Amino acid sequence: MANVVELSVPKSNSKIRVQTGLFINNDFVPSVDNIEPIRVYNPSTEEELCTVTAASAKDVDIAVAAARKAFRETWGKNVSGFERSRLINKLADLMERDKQTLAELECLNNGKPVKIARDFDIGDSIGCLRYYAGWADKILGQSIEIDHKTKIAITHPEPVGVCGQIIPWNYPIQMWAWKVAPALAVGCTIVMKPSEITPLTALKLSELVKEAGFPPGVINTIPSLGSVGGLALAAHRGVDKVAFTGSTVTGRKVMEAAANSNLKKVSLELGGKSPQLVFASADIEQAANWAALGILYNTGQDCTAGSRLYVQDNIYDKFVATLAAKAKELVIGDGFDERSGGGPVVSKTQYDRVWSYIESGKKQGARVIVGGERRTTPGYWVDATIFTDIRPDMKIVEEEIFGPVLSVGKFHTEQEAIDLANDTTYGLAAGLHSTDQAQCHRVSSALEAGTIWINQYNVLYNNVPFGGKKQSGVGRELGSHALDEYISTKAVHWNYGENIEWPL
Ligand SMILES: NC(=O)C1=CN([C@@H]2O[C@H](COP(=O)(O)OP(=O)(O)OC[C@H]3O[C@@H](n4cnc5c(N)ncnc54)[C@H](O)[C@@H]3O)[C@@H](O)[C@H]2O)C=CC1
Ligand code: BAL
Repeated sequence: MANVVELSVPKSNSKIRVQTGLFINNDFVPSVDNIEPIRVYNPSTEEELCTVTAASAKDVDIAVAAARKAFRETWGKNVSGFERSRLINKLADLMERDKQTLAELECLNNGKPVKIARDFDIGDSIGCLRYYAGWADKILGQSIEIDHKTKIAITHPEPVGVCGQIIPWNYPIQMWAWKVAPALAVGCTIVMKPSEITPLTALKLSELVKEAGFPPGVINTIPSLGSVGGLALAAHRGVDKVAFTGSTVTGRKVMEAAANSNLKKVSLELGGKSPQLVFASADIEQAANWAALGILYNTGQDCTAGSRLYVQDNIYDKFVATLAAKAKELVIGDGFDERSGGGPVVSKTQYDRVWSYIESGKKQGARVIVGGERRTTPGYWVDATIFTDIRPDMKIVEEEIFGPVLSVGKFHTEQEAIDLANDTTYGLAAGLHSTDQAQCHRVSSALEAGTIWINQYNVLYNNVPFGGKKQSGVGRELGSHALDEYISTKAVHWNYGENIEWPL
């Protein structure tokens, strides 16, 4: 019997019960190896919340075997699209029922405010499950005419098989939904490795998976260190596909492990250093709102964070003053306080990392116009920080920070803006603010990124594909495109009338 913890919810008398074992074959089980459990912290207080069982490489083998058995016997081609749809919808209903608890748990473990987790992350995740539930009975093959009298070819979009899914800590529930929903819709089975920093909501969701009625082994959850369980999944010969969200450095390792093992199918959603361009014709108030949202949402811990902002020189002073005032308005604070619009960064490691960038920005000569000062209270707090007077060679301009830290520069011509925006190894997202329609078309076409936002930023929809160019990723999530990542198309060539002479 694996362990259970009861976590107190601040500012209420309630407790959240979480099973902390590995979820394999619809049961919470201990590890077969006696490896050190994972310590889980509350980033708002720095206090340890609990420990959870850490999967070893042998546990990964067991979870993969469970997923394989389910794929062969109860899921995969053994279950209709209607039934997959029904179960995914049921899971969405259970998430809807439990969204307050899930949001409180996400807040405890990740730090993000309860209201943001509930109304955005979880609301969107429920929508994601329902969107793919809608697809489950509409995954169609083709019949391809070869010769009307003798031959036809038929394509079958088959589920690729057992999927290893490795997710990060910045959106623990939402990244879970983005991965799980399309995989289930097409009939794949799953071994999910949540981040070792934020495993609690994936474990809680596993309880809902069982309650929804998914057969054992369809979704297995194995908290583990990346270098142990993550690597073991990426390198596993029994895994047919690995889907990863996280840093570009780790994504490269995942691809290498896939290539060096069984050449499994790989999709990678990686980092970014996304630009936002503000042209002279932009609505300054609105552009400043979106720019602030772009860098401050989720305390900047967002792969699409608009962390480089370039403003046309003739509106620069006015725009920067407006943006600075707006950045100061956001309350970064206790996630159980309804006034908070952002929480702490997720861990001590991230705290040190973000502050090292802020210090490097100061040292390299950029000017801090907002924030840049540490708090003295416990918790991994980083307030909105805006740098101006930047140069392209500064670390804060070149590297992904993953915190609420914005670098602001200026441009004179449209081409200069495009060149600055594209001057990065990343290509995840970019934003532009302009009321000149021809300019919107020209610039969005020239920007090298998988997602372009015009007069908005950081809004995603479950029916619109999402993914990166350049070193920001491979493959697409969301929309119908995500289904392709979990499908292996089989072509059946059928001869019902052509005879051949032999030898040729
Ligand atoms: N694109 C995104 O959404 C994310 C980007 N990042 C970036 O990465 C930086 C570092 O954060 P980390 O937590 O270290 O990211 P990471 O990329 O190492 O972690 C993401 C996931 O990968 C797993 N992992 C780690 N090493 C692995 C390996 N060798 N094989 C397979 N899986 C492995 C982790 O356990 C976690 O589940 C952040 O500061 C940020 O810049 C981090 C999280 C999400
Ligand atoms: N906001 C898109 C998902 C991510 O940051 O990983």
